[in-house]
This record gives sequence, C-alpha cells and structure tokens, in this order.
Amino acid sequence: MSLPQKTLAAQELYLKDSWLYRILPSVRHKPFAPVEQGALTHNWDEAEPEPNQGLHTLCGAGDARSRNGLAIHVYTCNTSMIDRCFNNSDGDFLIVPQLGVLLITTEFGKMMVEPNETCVVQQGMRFSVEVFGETRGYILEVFGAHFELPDLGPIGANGLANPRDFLVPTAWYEDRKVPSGYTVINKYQGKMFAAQQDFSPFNVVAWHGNYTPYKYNLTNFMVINCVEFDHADPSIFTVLTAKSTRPGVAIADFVIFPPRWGVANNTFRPPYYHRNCMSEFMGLIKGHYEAKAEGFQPGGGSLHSIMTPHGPDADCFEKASQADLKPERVADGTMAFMFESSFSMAVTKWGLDTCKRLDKNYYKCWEPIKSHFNPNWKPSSK
Ligand SMILES: O=C(O)Cc1cc(O)ccc1O
Ligand SMILES: [Fe+2]
Repeated sequence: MSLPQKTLAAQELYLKDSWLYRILPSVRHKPFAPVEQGALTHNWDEAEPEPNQGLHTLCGAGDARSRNGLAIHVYTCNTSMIDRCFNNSDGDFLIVPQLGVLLITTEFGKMMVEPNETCVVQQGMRFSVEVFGETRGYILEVFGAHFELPDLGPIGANGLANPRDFLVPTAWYEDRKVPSGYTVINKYQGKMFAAQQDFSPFNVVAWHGNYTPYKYNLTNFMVINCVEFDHADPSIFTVLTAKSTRPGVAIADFVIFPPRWGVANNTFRPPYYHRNCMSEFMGLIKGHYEAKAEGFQPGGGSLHSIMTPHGPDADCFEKASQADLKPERVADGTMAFMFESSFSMAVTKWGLDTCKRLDKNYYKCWEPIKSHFNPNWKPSSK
C-alpha cells in the first residue's frame, strides 16, 4: 500500500512543535484508570545486577520522572488495535519491526512501516497499530531527549542517514463516533492507564509543525567505512542519536550494520574484541550478524554490558584470521542493529527469567578461540 508522505528535510528547526486542527479536543475523555500492564516495567531493581554476556530481551536504566534514561522493549503481536490507541507520556519510541508490517495510524496521519524500516513516534503522540499476521520487533524508548541525526563532523554535509529520506505522514482523519467507547491507553511514569471517550482521536483535519512521527528506510543509509586499514567504530553507522546533556555522550544511539564492502588491508575485519563504556543491546532484523554467523537469530537480542568483554565468536575469529584480504561484500541480505547507551542498563526479571529465552551458554561461543600470536609476522606489502 502506498501512503501519502512528505519529507522532513524542510523542517530543520530547533524548536519542536506542531499545531493540530481537530474536530474535538483530546481533553474530552473520562479519567484515566490503571490497567494490567503485563511485562512492561521501569523497575530496574527487580533482578540482581548481571554483568555476564547473555541473550536478554528487556532492559533499561534511568528514569522517566527525572527525564533521563532509556528502556528497551520487544513486542510480539498478531491482533490489530480496534477502537484503542496508545500514548506514551514517558518518552519517544523508536520502533524496529523485525517480522510483519505495522500500519500505524497517528494523530498526524498514517505510516506503513515494514522490516528494514524504522519509525519514531514521539512522546505524547496517540497512535493505533494494525497488523496483518504475526508481528515482532524491538522498541528503543528514550526519556527526556528526542532522536536527531548525529553531528557529521568532518563527514560534512552528505552521508549516513540523509534528512531527505525521513518521511512524515500527511494529515488523515475520521469523524467517527464510538458510543461503545474508544480506549486511550496512556503509559505514564512506567505504568499503564486507560481512559474512555466516545469518538476517534484521529480527528486531526490538518496540522503543521515539526514535532511529528516519522519513518526511515534503512536501505537509504549512506555507509561510510574504513577504506585502508583499521576497524572503524560502529558510531560511523549511527542512524539516529538521543543526546544526553553531556557533550558527545548519548542516552542512546540507534546504529545499524548495513550491507557494504569490506576492503581494509592488514586488518582483522570483523568487530574487534573490546570492553567499553557503553551498554550495547544488539538485535537482528534479517540474515546473519557478521560477528556471530550462526549464534544470533533474527528477532533475538544480546546485551553486552559496560566493560564486559565481547567480540566475534570463535568461528568468525578463525575464518577472519585466515581470510584472504581482498575486497568482499559484508552483510549482504543482512541487517543487524545496536541500541547503544551510555547508561549502565539493568535487565528485568522478564528478560532474565520469565521469557525463558536466556541463553546461559552464550559464553561458550568464545571458548574455542585459539591464539594466532606469531612474533615474526610481517604485514604483507600493499
Ligand atoms: O559488539 C558488537 O558486536 C558491536 C560492535 C561492532 C563493531 O564493528 C565494533 C564495535 C562494536 O561494539
Ligand atoms: Fe561491542
């Protein structure tokens, strides 16, 4: 289905604001009452801190009240929202579908978002989701910051995610009474509430402004990478960043590992082994992640916590150590991504236990790694 869309490019203003012309004001509803919220939580103290590598699916840190932090959720869904919409009072959702298309009706219009695309629905925007079968994906939620394009620095004007490729819906409305009740779900300070009203909230006839939902197709990412030697940090693949108040430090970055050429000389080309000052939550939309060809499934997730060592599995290490370093395609047919955060994230009880998917044997992917140390090794001539 093709939906009318316009680009965000002309809206590069600093103040984020939109003005909506609607049939009835959104204030016309009954009071919010608490509702069952399943596995959604902002309680980072449910489980003991867990520095080990593992496959977790729900984690976060910080606080929606003090407006500083993040939460990582996964969703599974096979039923459309009917006469229900959702509104996140706590932060912005960056949604990464992995399976199934999402038709998202927002107060600003409709967006069709499919795997290999991402969309952002910002704080306070009401939306309702239609699905067409089994649907699964990841959500990065940030409290207290909005996503923006990273500063390009010496890259200059063009590159990475270009503003012209961010698509914004055009106004769509229905003048629909719902006498049986329309439910507005509100996530507020990490708790879920519901309020009833008797009309559709998607009654915005027209709007203008730059505080909008938007979507982006990951295939439009202009990849920049090492073309001579050494491994570039994955920050070079940043699609969007939610900056913290500390310069150069993000609450969260959304980083992708797109198909590209690998060309570096005298360089171990897969990710280096490292410990670092960030928490790295990785997900896989399709294909195989270059550092773990078999051990990481689409729809899965891994969390490498602050200062916990990690890197390619033994098989990848062995192959890349022997590889003939000619130009080669990397990650064709694949899209892995990372939600990277300067926060030290906690894993929830659901992620560690209830979901029953934690891979306790993950550390074994590194056990067969053998030393290739050769004090007489010389770089080959170029
Ligand atoms: O850990 C990971 O797999 C992500 C990652 C990839 C890379 O190419 C360099 C550093 C890094 O953290
Ligand atoms: Fe890493």
